[in-house]
Amino acid sequence: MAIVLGPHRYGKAETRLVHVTRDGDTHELIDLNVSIALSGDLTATHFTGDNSAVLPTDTMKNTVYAFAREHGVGQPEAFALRLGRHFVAGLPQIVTARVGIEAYGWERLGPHSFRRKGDFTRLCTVTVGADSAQVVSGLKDFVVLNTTASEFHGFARDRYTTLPETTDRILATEVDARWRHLSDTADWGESFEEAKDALVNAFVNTYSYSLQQTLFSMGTRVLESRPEIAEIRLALPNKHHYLVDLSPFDLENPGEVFLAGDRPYGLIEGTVTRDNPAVGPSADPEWYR
Ligand SMILES: O=c1[nH]c(=O)c2[nH]c(=O)[nH]c2[nH]1
Repeated sequence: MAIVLGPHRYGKAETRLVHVTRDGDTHELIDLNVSIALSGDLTATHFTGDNSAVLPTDTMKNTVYAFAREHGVGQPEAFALRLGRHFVAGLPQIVTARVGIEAYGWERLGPHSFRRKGDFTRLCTVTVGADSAQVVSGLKDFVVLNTTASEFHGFARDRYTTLPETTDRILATEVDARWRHLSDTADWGESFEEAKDALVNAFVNTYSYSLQQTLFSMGTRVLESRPEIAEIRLALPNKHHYLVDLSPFDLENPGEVFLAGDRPYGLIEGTVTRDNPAVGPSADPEWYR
């Protein structure tokens, strides 16, 4: 039986780039984590160690820093597209460049002073081919909670089911959302802010009978309000909050005192898409990772 090389790619992961714009006394700060993965005709190095087609990953790291200086950084999607196109255009052996960026927020404290924001991480993944580019934007680490307006009952049961039905519970999750754009041009900053607002709006305003229902509502709200977005994938861990039994202390607990569970947790995942063939399936089935 022959042994063959399966799918493969290589690149520099997690290049940390901090960029300061010094136009006058008020500085701007951008803080990114850039991961590059190239794929194409890379068999020789795997079979024989012939590295003639292998641009060093060290060079990729250098390119991130040099591009930041030569062209500035701007929106993460635009920076990722510039990098991806550079590698595909410049290296005949490379067919696809995938550039993933995590962007960390900093809140201004003064003209040259900032405080790191920890409420979410902005994401993008750009996949550049010879004459196409797919742009996925998103966010993760975004924790939201409703103290009421959440019920869970009427669920299927078997002999192992013990969960009590509830008509009032805390609903909390840590949103991981990735949305695929229809085109590789957009106002990336505005699109991100509006998509995030749509997610928040739906979470706040949906009276929920399941986290699954909330997921669909969040995805729907994004697609309804943002025509430039083709589809969205959401991963929503159910951050369970358990009402503490205070009866041993002769105390009632009318939904005031909770234990915040850590693990295990329910994990609700789903894609919300447009029922429109023109939108097409995702060119890269791995786009949400
Ligand atoms: O919103 C929920 N969906 C579930 O599928 C589920 N399962 C569970 O135990 N609690 C919940 N809550």
